[in-house]
Amino acid sequence: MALAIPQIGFGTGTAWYKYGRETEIDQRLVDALVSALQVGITHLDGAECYGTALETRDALKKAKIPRNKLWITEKYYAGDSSYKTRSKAANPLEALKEILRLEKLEYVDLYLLHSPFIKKETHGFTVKEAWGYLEEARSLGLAKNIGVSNFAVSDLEKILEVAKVKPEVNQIEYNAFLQDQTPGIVEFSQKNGILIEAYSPLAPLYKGDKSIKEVKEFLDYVNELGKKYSKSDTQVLLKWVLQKGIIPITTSTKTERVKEFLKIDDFKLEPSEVEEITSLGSNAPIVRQYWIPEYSKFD
Ligand SMILES: NC(=O)C1=CN([C@@H]2O[C@H](COP(=O)(O)OP(=O)(O)OC[C@H]3O[C@@H](n4cnc5c(N)ncnc54)[C@H](OP(=O)(O)O)[C@@H]3O)[C@@H](O)[C@H]2O)C=CC1
Ligand SMILES: O=C1Nc2ccccc2C1=O
Repeated sequence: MALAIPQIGFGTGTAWYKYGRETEIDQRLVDALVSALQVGITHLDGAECYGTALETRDALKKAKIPRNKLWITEKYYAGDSSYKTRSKAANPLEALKEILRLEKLEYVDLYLLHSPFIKKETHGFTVKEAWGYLEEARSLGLAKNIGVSNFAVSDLEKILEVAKVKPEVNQIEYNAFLQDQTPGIVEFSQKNGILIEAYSPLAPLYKGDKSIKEVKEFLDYVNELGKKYSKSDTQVLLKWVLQKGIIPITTSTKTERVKEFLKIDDFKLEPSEVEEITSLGSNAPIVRQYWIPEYSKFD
């Protein structure tokens, strides 16, 4: 059955990231979340390592949206390829219990392993065993759905070997200037019925170097489509992601921009336009902002 994930996720990472300062409440984030929820956002993307659980708790309390109208994603902080930093919790199930306690929630809609960098020597369990903890969280009703993030094909293959419940989602860095975080990951995930979520979907707008001919050609084309449909560049790029069968996870400090995110149901790009964005985007230099030590070897 297809997942009923609301089509635009609002992230509490990146601009809002405050790991290490969890006890100080960032009122700007609480206000931004409340405004986003009030203008129609129903999908929040959080993670243990963002340190933003208390802001999420306060915003949910203030916005008073019925729980069954919301989609809340959280992630277990597995760490990076240095294996030097990770969740303080004993395992992903315990980490989720703590997130739920902090956010005053009974369950999350989606719980992800934030990365595949998990090994027995450092974590006390393998990545396959980590998946077992997510399956347990699901059977306890603490996570309605389970998935992964930043997983490459070989990481997914390990999970698929042992999974009683398959990952529903692989959340990866994805935009027109980075169409495969790791080789073949989008096609492999989609072929295996694993929904891709795209974080940093708008990177071409704020990271594209306009002095480069291919970037300018790309941005000019996006802008031309925007004029055709009376939409902003942001709306055109989010629509392109959605028409690729991918769920965009974005964020903003500005309510006006959040309203824009939500007004993309009233137009549709032609298949040839989707193709042209794909093609012009792949001519531009790769823009990769996250997991660089791990994955920049593919650029
Ligand atoms: N699983 C993972 O490893 C990762 C997950 N994530 C998740 O994804 C979420 C979104 O990631 P993020 O990279 O921020 O997503 P986006 O690429 O959508 O970037 C959002 C940012 O872009 C700015 N922006 C939007 N439109 C424009 C524009 N036209 N010109 C200039 N700037 C613009 C916004 O700024 P403004 O505030 O001014 O509107 C906002 O800060 C995170 O919060 C997190 O939840 C992110 C990274 C890694
Ligand atoms: O939002 C995020 N910001 C990050 C920075 C480094 C690694 C992961 C992330 C996120 O998930």
